[in-house]
Amino acid sequence: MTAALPFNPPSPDAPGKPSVRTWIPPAATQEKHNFAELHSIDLSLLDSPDPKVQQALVEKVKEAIRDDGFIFLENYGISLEQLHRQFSLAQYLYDNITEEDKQRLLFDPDTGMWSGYKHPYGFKRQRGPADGIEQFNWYPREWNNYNYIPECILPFMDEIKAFCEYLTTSVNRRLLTLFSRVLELEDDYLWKHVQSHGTPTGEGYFRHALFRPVQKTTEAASKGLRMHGHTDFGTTTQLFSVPISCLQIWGRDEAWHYVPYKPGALVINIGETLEIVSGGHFKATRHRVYKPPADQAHEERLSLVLFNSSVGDLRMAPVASSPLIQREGCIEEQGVYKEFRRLMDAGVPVPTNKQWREIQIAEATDPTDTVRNRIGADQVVLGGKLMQQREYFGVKVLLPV
Ligand SMILES: O=C(O)CCC(=O)C(=O)O
Ligand SMILES: [Fe+2]
Repeated sequence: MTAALPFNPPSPDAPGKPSVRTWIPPAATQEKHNFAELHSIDLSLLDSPDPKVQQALVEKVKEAIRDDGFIFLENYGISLEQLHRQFSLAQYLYDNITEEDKQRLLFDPDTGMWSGYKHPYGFKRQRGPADGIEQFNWYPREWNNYNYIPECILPFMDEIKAFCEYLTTSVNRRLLTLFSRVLELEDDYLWKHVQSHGTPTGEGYFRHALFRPVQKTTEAASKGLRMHGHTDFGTTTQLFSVPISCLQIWGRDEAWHYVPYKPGALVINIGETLEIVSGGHFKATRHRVYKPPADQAHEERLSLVLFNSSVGDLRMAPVASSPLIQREGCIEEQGVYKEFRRLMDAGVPVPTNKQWREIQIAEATDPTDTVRNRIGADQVVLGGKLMQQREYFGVKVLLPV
C-alpha cells in the first residue's frame, strides 16, 4: 500500500475569493468533571513499513471500537491551519447567508434527508419552538447542482469540496481499511461493498452547524438537551473536536459523559451499518448534544460533521465471510444489531439502509417536544433508567435520554 498523501487544498487566496474573517476558537472549558477518556488512534501508523506496528494499530482499533465506539483520530493528514480555514468558512456562511437563501434552500425532513438549510426552530420544515440550531447540509443534490448552495459560499466550493473528498476518499477509506482488518477481511472490503460512492460524500452528507445559546424557556422544555440521544445510521461519522463541550457519549457505566476537546483531532463515531455488518463486534455509538458546562453557557458552538453513508440498497446483515465472525460468532448484547437479528430470525426482510435512514430523519422529534418526550408517549423507564423508545419497520430502537 502506498503512503497516504496529506491534504493539499485549493488556495484560499485565489482571485475572486472574498476575504474571510479568521475563526478564533473560543476558550475550552475549565470544567474537569464528567469527561470521557477516549482511545486515540494515530492514522499515520497505517503507513508504517513495519508490519508489527500495523498489527498493533489494528489491535488498538479493535479494543477501541469494542470499548466505546468513539475514537479520537490523529495524524490523519489535515493540519490545524487547514482545519481552521474550514471553520472560518462555516462562520462566513452564517455571517453572510441571506434571508432569501434561507427560505429558498429551506430543508424538508419529510423527504428523509436534511438536505439544505435548517432554520433554528426545530427539526421539521414548519417552524416549532426555537432550538437555536442552524445547519447547512450538503447532500448529493447540493454537490450535483450549485443552484442549491447559498450564494455567499459559492466562491469557496472548491475548498469545501476538496475537504470532503479528502475526508471520504483518504481518511475514511483508511479507517475502513483498519475496520476491515479487524474483521479479518481484505483491506478494501468495507470501502468497496458497504461504503456509498459517487459524490464527495457518497450518499451521505457534510454539515456546517451553528448552535446558539438558547432562551430559558427552550432550556426548560428540553431539560438542557440540544439533540436527543441517538446512534448515527451510516458507516462512520467524522466529527471535529470543538472547544465548546456539548457532545456527550453514553458510557459503559450507563451515564452520559462529555467528549473532551483535543485540538485538531477527529472524533470518529461508529454508525449502525457497521454495528450490523460486523455482527455486533463494533458498537454504534450512543451520543447526544447537551448544554455545555456553565463557563461556556453563553458561547456559540460551530460544529463540522461528515456523515458517511452505506449503499442505500444494502439490506444490512453480518458479513458471513469474516473469519472473526465465523470464529467468535455475533455479539447480541445490545443495540440495533440485536433488533435486526430478531427480524432476520423471524424471516422478515430487514429494511434497506436507505429506508432505515430516511424514516429516522422523517420521524425525528425535537427535545423541546413536551408531548412526545413523556413516559407513556416516546419514553419508558427500564431498570430505573429513562429511555426513549421508538419503532420503525418493526425494529425497536431503545436509547438513553
Ligand atoms: O454536533 C455534534 O457534536 C454532534 C451532532 C450529531 O450527533 C448529529 O448530528 O448526529
Ligand atoms: Fe450523531
